[in-house]
Amino acid sequence: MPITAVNELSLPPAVELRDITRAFGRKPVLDGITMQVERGELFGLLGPSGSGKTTLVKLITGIDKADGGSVRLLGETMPKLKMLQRIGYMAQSDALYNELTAKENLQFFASLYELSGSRRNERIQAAMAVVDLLDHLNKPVAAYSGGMKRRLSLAIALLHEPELLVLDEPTVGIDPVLRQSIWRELLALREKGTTILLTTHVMDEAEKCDRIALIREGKLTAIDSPEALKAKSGTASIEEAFIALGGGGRG
Ligand SMILES: Nc1ncnc2c1ncn2[C@@H]1O[C@H](COP(=O)(O)OP(=O)(O)OP(=O)(O)O)[C@@H](O)[C@H]1O
Repeated sequence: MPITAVNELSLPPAVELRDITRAFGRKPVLDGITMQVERGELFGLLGPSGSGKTTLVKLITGIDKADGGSVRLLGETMPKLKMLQRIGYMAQSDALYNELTAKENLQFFASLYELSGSRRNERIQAAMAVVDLLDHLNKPVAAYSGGMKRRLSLAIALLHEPELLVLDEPTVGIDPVLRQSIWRELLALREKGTTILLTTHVMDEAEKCDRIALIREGKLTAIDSPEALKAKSGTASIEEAFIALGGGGRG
């Protein structure tokens, strides 16, 4: 397991959340979230629609600010602009320039990440190969389908080979064949030491994670490896474990 090897180097954890709270108006959306993601982990955040996953991911990446508590990434207190270069973030709604081509979008993000010259071109080719969009590099994004936009957003998150990838529902709207190949790539990145935090509704994706946090109504109900969660709840599947451990209905 990569966690042990990396812990030996005693690097600070990839993600440290302490008592995070967030409310919109009077409605508490996150309520006392404390958790840690170790370096090199593939970590899944699993919860029903509206449970607070996207809100938490936005706080982690510094897009939004918590009302209370602290977020530290790779040892740095967030939000911090310079962390942009060390994190790859794929939001649930695509942040793309529709009037530009995919290549121009990638070039724009490459400049934010301070990638230039031959390395920039190499990375654009490599990231677009992962999401199988090389043939569509010079197409305007306006002509992309919804699934293609998701794939381009993932390519942008991978572009600068970040230490930490934060992916909000990365495979929604992506066909099963490509989903499998994206998962192969995520597992390969994990093997290389990249830390990956993703949100998902898909139970078989949750099974592939080293650890999963179950979230319901803004609270963590359980956090452990898929095997341990099943053992703890005496269930045969993550879906059943999720329900048994207070996760409610559909994940
Ligand atoms: N900017 C906002 N203003 C008001 N309410 C918000 C805002 N952002 C999120 N919420 C509310 O916070 C709750 C959690 O939303 P969030 O998007 O974090 O859930 P989620 O678990 O990511 O759901 P899904 O899986 O459907 O994306 C929801 O009730 C949502 O309506």
